[in-house]
Amino acid sequence: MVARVKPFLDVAGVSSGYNKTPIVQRVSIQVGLGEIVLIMGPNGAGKSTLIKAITGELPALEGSIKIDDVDVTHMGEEDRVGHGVGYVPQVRDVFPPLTVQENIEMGGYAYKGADLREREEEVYSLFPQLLPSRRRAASTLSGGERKMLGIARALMARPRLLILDEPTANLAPLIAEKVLQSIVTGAAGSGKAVLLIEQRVSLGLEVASWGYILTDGQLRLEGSAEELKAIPDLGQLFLGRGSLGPVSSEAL
Ligand SMILES: Nc1ncnc2c1ncn2[C@@H]1O[C@H](COP(=O)(O)OP(=O)(O)OP(=O)(O)O)[C@@H](O)[C@H]1O
Repeated sequence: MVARVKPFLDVAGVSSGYNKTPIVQRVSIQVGLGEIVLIMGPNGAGKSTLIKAITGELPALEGSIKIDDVDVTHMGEEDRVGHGVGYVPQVRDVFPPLTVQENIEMGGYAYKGADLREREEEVYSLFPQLLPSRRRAASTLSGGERKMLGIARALMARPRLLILDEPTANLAPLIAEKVLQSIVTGAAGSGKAVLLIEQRVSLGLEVASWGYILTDGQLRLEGSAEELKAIPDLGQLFLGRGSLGPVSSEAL
């Protein structure tokens, strides 16, 4: 059994949705510093909705969200950023007409001078493939480069919690692996808490230590990556083709 570390992000019994209609219902998840935690589930399960409740884009209709023991449930998005939340959305993660360098500077808009230069050096050393392209418009990058730029932008603020919504969507398998690896070295390796939605379950479970499965807005199963990998029909459950039934972590 994998030991969990003290939660840095603590989501307790949160319901959230659109126009006061709950899509996500009473979901509890935790992410500790240095952990990569995966959220899986079929299309429409509520994964993005849950993430939006954590970033503050959507209100929590019930339950609580704590970051580093601070209750942020009723804080706006900007204030949550101030508490260490970094977010890489699935789309609109970069400004396409701006150059790579301008995108990175925008991620560090709150910093100046030597501090800004130091942060830039840090993200370029993490994504050296962006350096030769720094004067090119983000719109001209490949899918993998663009996603790395999106992550680099978010890292400029040195978030302690990095939330990524399907960072490998539409990427070729080898590029997807590279993007996930950069998340491992750049984020979790430096002690951040990482919350990752990932469609490629087997790849995701290679980098994550813990996973949660959401179906129909509810948390159906959680366990260590090793435990989840050992479930023979996890792919079927994940794709929503199998009948899930009443599964709990005791079933693992
Ligand atoms: N802006 C919106 N207004 C109303 N309903 C929405 C909105 N966005 C999403 N939904 C609905 O909420 C439910 C959950 O959607 P969500 O995007 O959270 O699922 P998901 O698990 O992230 O799916 P996917 O893997 O396809 O991205 C879906 O039924 C979806 O149609």
